[in-house]
Amino acid sequence: MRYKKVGIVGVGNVGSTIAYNLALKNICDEILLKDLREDFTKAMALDISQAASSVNSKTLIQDITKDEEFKACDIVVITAGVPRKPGMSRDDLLYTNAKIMNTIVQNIVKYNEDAILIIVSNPLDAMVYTALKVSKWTRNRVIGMAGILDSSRMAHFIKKKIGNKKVEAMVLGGHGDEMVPLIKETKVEGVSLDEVLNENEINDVLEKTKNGGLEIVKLLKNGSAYYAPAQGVILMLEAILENKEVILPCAVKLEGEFGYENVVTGVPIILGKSGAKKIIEKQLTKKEKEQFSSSISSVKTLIDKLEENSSN
Ligand SMILES: NC(=O)c1ccc[n+]([C@@H]2O[C@H](COP(=O)([O-])OP(=O)(O)OC[C@H]3O[C@@H](n4cnc5c(N)ncnc54)[C@H](O)[C@@H]3O)[C@@H](O)[C@H]2O)c1
Ligand SMILES: O=C(O)C[C@H](O)C(=O)O
Repeated sequence: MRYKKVGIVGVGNVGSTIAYNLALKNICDEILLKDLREDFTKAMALDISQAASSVNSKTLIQDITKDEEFKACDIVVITAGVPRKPGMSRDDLLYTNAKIMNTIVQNIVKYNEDAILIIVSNPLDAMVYTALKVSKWTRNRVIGMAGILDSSRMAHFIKKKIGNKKVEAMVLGGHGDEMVPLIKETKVEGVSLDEVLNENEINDVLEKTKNGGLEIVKLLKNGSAYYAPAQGVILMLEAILENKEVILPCAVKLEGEFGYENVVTGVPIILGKSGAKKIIEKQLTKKEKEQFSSSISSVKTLIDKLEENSSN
């Protein structure tokens, strides 16, 4: 079996939770951790290594300080950046996190031309766009995590209404206030959501899903969610490391799909060892098409701001 290495840049709440869960899964040989906070990262590497030992995981966890070390990584996850605080939207993080993303991606591509980048930092779709632009890599290898998180939130709020049944939810579009939950594609024990819940109940689920991140930000007061986001990344890492070719909603650049191009948004993709193998063009209803279009416009506004800022 080939030696498999995963890098994580940004070892805060989300990054360290990804590292911990990945180490316990025993599905890669090495995890490299890099953060500006060097002692903290060293502590994380030790603590997670000791947890991995308790389950006899083969995964080695190392803290690193030089980007050169990313040279043999199959995948690099980027969670570095600032999380929002109460009163802020994800979009308020645009310029701060774009600057961080820019530097990190430049430094990775200096030493590694072949990895897959999984982007987590917010505002997510604009950060994927930034990583694509800086790396100049093909879109199948620069993918954002958000749709899995939004879908898992939707599933959670449905379960709160119907109890513990099998729920498969599907949320597309940008990771912002205008995300696009697909009602017909969301199934409870294989049955469409609109056959299980009434309109009022569905509207309540949708509202709570859209505000799922904000609800946690308000409660935490000094950061944002990390267990569910980390789990979203774990599903992507498993799909790539084990070439699962599963369908997951992820943020990728559109090149004509759904009628849009040169914009990043959440769409169902087949995810495997080469990254995003294929985009699945779901049929959207008239209302969903309108919502998707408005979500795309919001992401385009952020991309335009970044382009304008970089030309000044
Ligand atoms: N896509 C999603 O669904 C999703 C979900 C949760 C969080 N997020 C985003 O992920 C990011 C991280 O969230 P968090 O809760 O882990 O925040 P955090 O503050 O706990 O961790 C961020 C880490 O990034 C590090 N960092 C900053 N600049 C760096 C650089 N140049 N190089 C290396 N490390 C650097 C910080 O030192 C810190 O340890 C935020 O932007 C947040 O909004 C996105
Ligand atoms: O809400 C946030 O700012 C973090 C993340 O995007 C989330 O949805 O939990």
